Amino acid sequence: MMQHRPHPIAYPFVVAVDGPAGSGKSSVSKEAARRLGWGFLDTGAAYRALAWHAAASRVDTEDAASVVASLGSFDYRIGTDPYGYAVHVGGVDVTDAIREPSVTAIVSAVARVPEVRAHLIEVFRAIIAAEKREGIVVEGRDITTVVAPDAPVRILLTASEETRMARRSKELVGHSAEATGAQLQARDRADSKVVDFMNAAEGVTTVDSTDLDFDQTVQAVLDVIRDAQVRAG
Ligand SMILES: Nc1ncnc2c1ncn2[C@@H]1O[C@H](COP(=O)(O)OP(=O)(O)OP(=O)(O)O)[C@@H](O)[C@H]1O
Ligand SMILES: Nc1ccn([C@@H]2O[C@H](COP(=O)(O)O)[C@@H](O)[C@H]2O)c(=O)n1
Repeated sequence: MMQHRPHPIAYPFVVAVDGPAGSGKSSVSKEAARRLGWGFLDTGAAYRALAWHAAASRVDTEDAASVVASLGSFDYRIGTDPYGYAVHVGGVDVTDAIREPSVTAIVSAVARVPEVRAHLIEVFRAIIAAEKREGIVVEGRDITTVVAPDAPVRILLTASEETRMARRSKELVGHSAEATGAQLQARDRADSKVVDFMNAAEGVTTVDSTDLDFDQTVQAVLDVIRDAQVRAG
């Protein structure tokens, strides 16, 4: 009789990218994925979408138990096509809404709840495992250390606080540079109580974009990936 062996699960080549707010994780990772023809996963979008969902459901986001309860009705969808980035909650397109400063202001409170993190980490791992392209670039705060600590490429993308504040305030037209900078600092302070994304963990390569333009930063990330692929044969 023929023996049936289980098929090994074929995981994509995972590039894990972490870093502080405004360091370029999302824009640089998306562009790197486009150039490689790989998938792209923005994990911060899930925390933002949950914060949006909780606020839309009139949940007090400072109350951890209420936030955990809101996970029950959190129908979250995100694709990994770097050309078709869109975020949906319960069929509503929230791609732009989750970038509003009102959501940014409450997202850290939602992200610090352990049950929320445990739930979303499983969601991220399932999305990564389901990726059909050869590789996927996954960005966030704890990808190199918690979500995918075994990824063959792990990068800490950073830039000076001054540079990150300037880049973010250029993006947010109609908001004062002071308020935008203060929000970025406050968020990093709150988030770094939960995860260390300021210091590279062992085996993680730092890419500092303070003195690099956007294209040079994408190239620096692609160079780290190519070196790892060469080493892996
Ligand atoms: N090397 C660079 N030179 C100039 N601008 C850059 C560079 N890298 C990123 N940017 C710009 O900086 C801004 C912030 O980048 P992005 O939104 O990708 O950061 P992020 O790390 O994902 O931020 P957050 O964690 O707050 O979502 C964007 O406008 C992006 O185009
Ligand atoms: N892996 C992650 C990613 C994000 N967060 C939290 O979500 C917030 C929004 O992230 P952005 O990258 O979209 O700015 C961020 O401030 C963290 O609170 C996280 O905890 N872990």
